Amino acid sequence: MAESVQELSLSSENLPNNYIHDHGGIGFRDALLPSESNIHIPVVDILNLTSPSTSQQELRKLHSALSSWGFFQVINHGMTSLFLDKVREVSKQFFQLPKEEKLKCAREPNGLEGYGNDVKFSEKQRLDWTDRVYLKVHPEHQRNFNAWPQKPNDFRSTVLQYSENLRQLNEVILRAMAKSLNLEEDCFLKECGDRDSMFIRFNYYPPCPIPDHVLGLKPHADGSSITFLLQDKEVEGLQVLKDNQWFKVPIIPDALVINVGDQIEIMSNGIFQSPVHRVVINAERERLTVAMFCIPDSEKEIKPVEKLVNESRPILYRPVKDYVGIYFQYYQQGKRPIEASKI
Ligand SMILES: O=C(O)CCC(=O)C(=O)O
Ligand SMILES: [Fe+2]
Repeated sequence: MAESVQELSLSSENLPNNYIHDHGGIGFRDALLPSESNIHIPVVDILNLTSPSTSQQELRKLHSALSSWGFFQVINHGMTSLFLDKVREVSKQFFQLPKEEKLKCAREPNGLEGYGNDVKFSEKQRLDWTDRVYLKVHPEHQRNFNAWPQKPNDFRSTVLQYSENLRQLNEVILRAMAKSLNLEEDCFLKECGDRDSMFIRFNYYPPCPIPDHVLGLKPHADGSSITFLLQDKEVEGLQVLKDNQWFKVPIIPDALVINVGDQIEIMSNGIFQSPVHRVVINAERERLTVAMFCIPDSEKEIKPVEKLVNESRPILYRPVKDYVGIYFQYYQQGKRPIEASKI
C-alpha cells in the first residue's frame, strides 16, 4: 500500500502535490449551515413514519427531503446511542492500531475490499485525504473475512450487528420512499432484486495542515440505491451541493444521515435527486464516519418505474445494468456516472 494519509499527516511539511487543489483557498470550509439560510435538511422520525396517525405527514416530509436535497437524517431508527458509539469506537480503534496490524487486512493491488486509500490511476488526479476500510457485508456467503480487521476483537461482531440493523432499516426506508410516491410499497425493493448487496466503508480523515487546499473526499454522488452514513459525533465535514451552493450537513449525534444514490434517482425517473456531496477536513482534529452503500442486483436492469413516466414527465434515463461497474469508469474520467444513463 502507498503511504497512508495517517502517516502523511504526521510528517506533513511537504505534502505530495497530488493532494493539493490549486483552486482551493477560496473557502472549502465556509459553506452555509442550512439553518443560516433558513432552509433545513429534514429530520424524519421513523416512529412517526410507521404510526398510522402521523405517517402521511412524515411521508410528505420524506418526499420533500428527497426531491429537494436528496438528503435527510433519521431518528428513532431503533439503534441505541450506546450501540452507535460502539460502532464508532471499534472503527476508531482499528485506525489507531500499529501499521503492521492494519496491513494484515490491506487491500490487494487490484482488489476492492480491505484497508487502503485512494486508488491512483493518473498523475492528474487529486487524491482524497482519507484512509479507508471497505468490506462487503451482504450477502452473507460473499463476505470475505480475510479482508476484515481481526482487531479490535469485537470489530466483526459489532459490524455484523450494525449491518443487520441497517438491512432492516433499508427495507423500511425503501418502502416509505415508494409510498411517498404513491407506488406499491415494495416497488423499489423489487426493482433492487433479491440479489442486492451491501458494502460498508469506514472513512478516516486525519488532520491536515492545509485544509483549505485539500479535500477529504472530492465532490461525487453515490452509485448506490441509498446510502446510510453514521457521522462523527463531534467533528463536522460533510457538505451537500444544492442550487450551486455548498451546505454543511449538521451533526445530530444519534441520527443517521441517508442520501439517495444514482440508482434510485434513475428508478424514480429523477423525482428523487442523488445529491453531489464532498468532505472537508481541518487542521486540528481527525474525523471518522461509517458509510453503508445498498446496491441493487448488478445483473438486473435498472430503469425508471413505469408509473413515474407520463406525458408531463417523460422518461429521463435509459436502462442500465451493473451501475457500480460503470460508475468507476466514469468517475475515473472525472464525469458524473449518471450521465451514462441520461437520455
Ligand atoms: O464521510 C462523510 O461524511 C461522507 C462519506 C461519503 O460521502 C462516502 O463515503 O461516499
Ligand atoms: Fe458519498
